[in-house]
Amino acid sequence: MKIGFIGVGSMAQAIIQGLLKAEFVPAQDILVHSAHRDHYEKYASQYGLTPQESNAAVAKESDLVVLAVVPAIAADVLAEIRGELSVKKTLISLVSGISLDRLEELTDYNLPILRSLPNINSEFGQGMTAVCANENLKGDRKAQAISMYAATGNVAELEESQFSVFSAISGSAVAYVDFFIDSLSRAGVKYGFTKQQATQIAAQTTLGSAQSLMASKKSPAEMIDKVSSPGGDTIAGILAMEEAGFLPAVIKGIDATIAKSTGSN
Ligand SMILES: NC(=O)C1=CN([C@@H]2O[C@H](COP(=O)(O)OP(=O)(O)OC[C@H]3O[C@@H](n4cnc5c(N)ncnc54)[C@H](OP(=O)(O)O)[C@@H]3O)[C@@H](O)[C@H]2O)C=CC1
Ligand SMILES: O=C(O)[C@@H]1CCC=N1
Repeated sequence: MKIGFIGVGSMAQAIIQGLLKAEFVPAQDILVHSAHRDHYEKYASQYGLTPQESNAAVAKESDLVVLAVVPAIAADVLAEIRGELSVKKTLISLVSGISLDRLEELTDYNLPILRSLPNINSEFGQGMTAVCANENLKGDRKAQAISMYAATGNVAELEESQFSVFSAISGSAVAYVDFFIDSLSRAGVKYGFTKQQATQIAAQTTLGSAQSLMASKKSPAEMIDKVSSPGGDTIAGILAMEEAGFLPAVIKGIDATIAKSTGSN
């Protein structure tokens, strides 16, 4: 099976690296093209991938055609590759905010299409990807397309109507969690840790907390209660964070993310 990537930016690279680590397909069966020849050729040669001269060539030579460009240019790129897409190929879009209806409108109504929303944790097999197939993608073909993402982490099949919220609390939230880790780390620096030490401590704590939460099957609130000793330090910190507007700040950030991805701001 050949997997072609149109665009080799942050998200495509994370998936490609995840696929290579999982040995999902041989490196040469991953085809790439992007805007800048020096970029995609260098990247392909670094990892043994197969560069292609054009977006249309990627579409022509691939079984799975992954559209990994920013939303603003997706329509132009689909116009370029439209002639090479057929019912024998699966188009996988990971472009935020572009619906299956719109993808069908920009291509052909009989094409098998998987709309997806991954996150960059795919690079280390820890991805969280939402997928939704159109009516033309079924059975083994659908399983094949989803298996690409399953090789790089968890997959959830969702209604399209859930995508913008999913994107905010997963795709974008990778950055928000890192923002939190960086905030903890800066607090450590304030009190004398080096940035490197503090970041290591904060990142390991975040990782451990997520793993413990999932392993225990408890709610986050229950975990907070376990850490908060009666009359202790943690509850004092939680209350101060709440006073400073921690929860409303997070919800406001998610609201803004959803508004941007749905074009409602
Ligand atoms: N970053 C993330 O965490 C996530 C991103 N996404 C989605 O992924 C998509 C890409 O985002 P991201 O990877 O962050 O963006 P980047 O800017 O990192 O990558 C965009 C890629 O598109 C390429 N490109 C630009 N113009 C063309 C063209 N005409 N033909 C072919 N390739 C072209 C660029 O080429 P070159 O490198 O040569 O300049 C680059 O490789 C977006 O639609 C976004 O919504 C979805 C979930 C998470
Ligand atoms: O910032 C963005 O637009 C993309 C979508 C989800 C994560 N990154």
